[in-house]
Amino acid sequence: MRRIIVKTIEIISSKSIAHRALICNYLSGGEYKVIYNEKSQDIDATEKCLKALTLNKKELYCGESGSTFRFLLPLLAALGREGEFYTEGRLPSRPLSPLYEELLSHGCTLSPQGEVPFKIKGQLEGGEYNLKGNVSSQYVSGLLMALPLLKKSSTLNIKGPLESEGYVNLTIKVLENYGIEIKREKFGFYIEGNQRFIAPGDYFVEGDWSNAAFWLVAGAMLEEGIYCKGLNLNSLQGDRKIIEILKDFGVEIKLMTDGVVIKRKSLEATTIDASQIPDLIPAVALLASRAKGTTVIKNAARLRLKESDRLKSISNVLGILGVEVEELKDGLEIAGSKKPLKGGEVNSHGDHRIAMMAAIASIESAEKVKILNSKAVEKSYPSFFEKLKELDLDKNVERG
Ligand SMILES: O=C(O)C1=C[C@@H](OP(=O)(O)O)[C@@H](O)[C@H](O)C1
Ligand SMILES: C=C(OP(=O)(O)O)C(=O)O
Repeated sequence: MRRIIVKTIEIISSKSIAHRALICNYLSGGEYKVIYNEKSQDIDATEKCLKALTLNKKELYCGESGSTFRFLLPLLAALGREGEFYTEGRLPSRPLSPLYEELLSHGCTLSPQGEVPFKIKGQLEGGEYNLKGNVSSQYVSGLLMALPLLKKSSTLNIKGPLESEGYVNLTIKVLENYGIEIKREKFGFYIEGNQRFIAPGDYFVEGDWSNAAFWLVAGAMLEEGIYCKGLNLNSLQGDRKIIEILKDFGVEIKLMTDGVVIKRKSLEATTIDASQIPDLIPAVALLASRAKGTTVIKNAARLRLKESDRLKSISNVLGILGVEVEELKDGLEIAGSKKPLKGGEVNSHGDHRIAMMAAIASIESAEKVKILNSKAVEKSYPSFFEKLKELDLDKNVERG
């Protein structure tokens, strides 16, 4: 009998945790290191901005990293430092309100929204902050990292349900690792002023569940399966939810101590609420296209505010590959099929997660998938295509 060997992949470190740990480490004096196993463009942006701050420079280059920009903006304000943020691609047009208004009303002067460079000056003051819970959790995370530095204590009131809450939990956890206490209240959060960041030593960043999702979906298409190693099964990363989603589709999953093994099974359509897991949707939409029945992805309006309008770009790319997708105002309807996908020429729309979705789709396509602007993957996963090759899954992909 032929022995089937499971393909193994070592998952890269979490981008979300790395951003937070780098910022906390900087605030603790930078004596220790943050240790991660791959430097993406976004992590590089945060590192370079923090380096610029230590050198007393005010020009901060964020590239297209929303996290870098939205975390460092309130931080500069809390430190009372003047800054000029340089943002690229879609980032200048991604929203900043209501964080913008909160910074203005608490002591800062800011450039008009969308302007590059985006200038900030003034000293942020403690007090009462209000944010809507459904625009970006990055505003909440940014303020939670900045407000403990202020003299006066603050409250952060969240209006309406908090979406992407897993990311805020992650922020609170990393802050706790660096000696900062955030109190959860019914209304939101209470943040004591005058707190000090204390590094726990060198900080090891665990594996990235958001990026792992692409390999997990690949595994669900392969008879021999994939072993994704380097994942914390008890992680606070909200995108660990991919495991539950795969199970809902009927995928066979084996939990290991340091990751999961995943194998092909016949898939059934399901309904997915995207409000807490926006970054999983490109991978999940592809999986849905392989399932029997129609999958509905709901509460996904925020996907329009990422590196691309992800509801449009997913529909466009999967549509070219022969999937019946309906783009809704705040979601997607995806009619699954067992038939192989068509090949064809698709565009990443400058979006790393769309490029990765298209590359994984090629595993199930009859003809080659040519991906234009495939280097978009460098935003979060520079070694993605090398890994695809190592796994021998690159036969049907052409990069453009
Ligand atoms: O805090 C973070 O690390 C992130 C929060 C999420 O953004 P939103 O809260 O804006 O959905 C997510 O999409 C982004 O990729 C990373
Ligand atoms: C949206 C993303 O990141 P950011 O908001 O940090 O640019 C992402 O990684 O998909």
